[in-house]
Amino acid sequence: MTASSETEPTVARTTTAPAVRLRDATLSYGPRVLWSGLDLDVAPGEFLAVLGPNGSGKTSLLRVLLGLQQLSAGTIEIAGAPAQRGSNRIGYIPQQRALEATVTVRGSDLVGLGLDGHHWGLGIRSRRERKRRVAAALRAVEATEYARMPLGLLSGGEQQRLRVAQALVSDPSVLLCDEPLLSLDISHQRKVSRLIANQARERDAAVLFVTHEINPVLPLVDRVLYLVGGRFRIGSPDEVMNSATLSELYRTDIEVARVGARLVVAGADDHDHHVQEADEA
Ligand SMILES: Nc1ncnc2c1ncn2[C@@H]1O[C@H](COP(=O)(O)OP(=O)(O)OP(=O)(O)O)[C@@H](O)[C@H]1O
Repeated sequence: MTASSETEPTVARTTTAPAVRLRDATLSYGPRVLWSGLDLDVAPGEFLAVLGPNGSGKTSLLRVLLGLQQLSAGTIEIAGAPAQRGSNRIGYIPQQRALEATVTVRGSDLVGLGLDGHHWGLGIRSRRERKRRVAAALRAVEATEYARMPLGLLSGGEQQRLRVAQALVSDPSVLLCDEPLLSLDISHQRKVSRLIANQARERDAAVLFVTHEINPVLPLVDRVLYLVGGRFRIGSPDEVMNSATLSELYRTDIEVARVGARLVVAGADDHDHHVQEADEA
């Protein structure tokens, strides 16, 4: 499988150095090439949606950015430096996993872990600042009320809001989100989407947002990276989310229509999930 030869190195939105830069990047597992020849710059303040069917390598891309997975070829830089594990510049909302009911860690402690690795010092002022930041992050996701409860007793959506708070508490300059809206009700989908977008718009973070459902975030998206079967396209939502481009990527007929502010995509079995909850934007 090969990457699309039509994909150009992408141009950063501003003249600032990119927050994330991949050059001629390839990721393979044994003989299986997930993607290759990937050139991507994500600028500070940019919101990039990463789309594609199951197994196309979206989560693997985030793992490369987190320094958890080595590229098979090519280079990667985060703010001009190689990707490395445990970077406190990066906030990460992992794909949701249900926690055992026996997990006794409290929500506020989970959010506080997002500050580990930051040099606060040991004094009382540092402890106060840490507490203040955790409290603010908990308020932002409306989790204050249940922050002292054991995680295992919380609902999936409540746990997810705490993961979002943990990713945001350190004010990251790169925010990696792996299907962060899963299991959130519509009202919290909107609030969490807005918090993530604010981290880009107001704090100049580069956001990479993996999702199967673009409609809830469509108004927030600057560009789309669409991965299918080793091929990919990068561009504005209009450039990528159209019948010609998706038909070429999927190598079968795909129809994309705009219905009001929503995108409706039809034609590939594995594709229909992109339009679920289409009225939630
Ligand atoms: N360490 C590994 N060794 C071998 N294969 C792997 C490894 N990690 C992931 N894979 C495979 O690579 C493929 C891409 O996985 P990845 O989780 O990146 O896909 P995805 O696009 O995020 O999928 P989904 O939409 O289902 O979450 C999968 O088929 C997966 O089984």
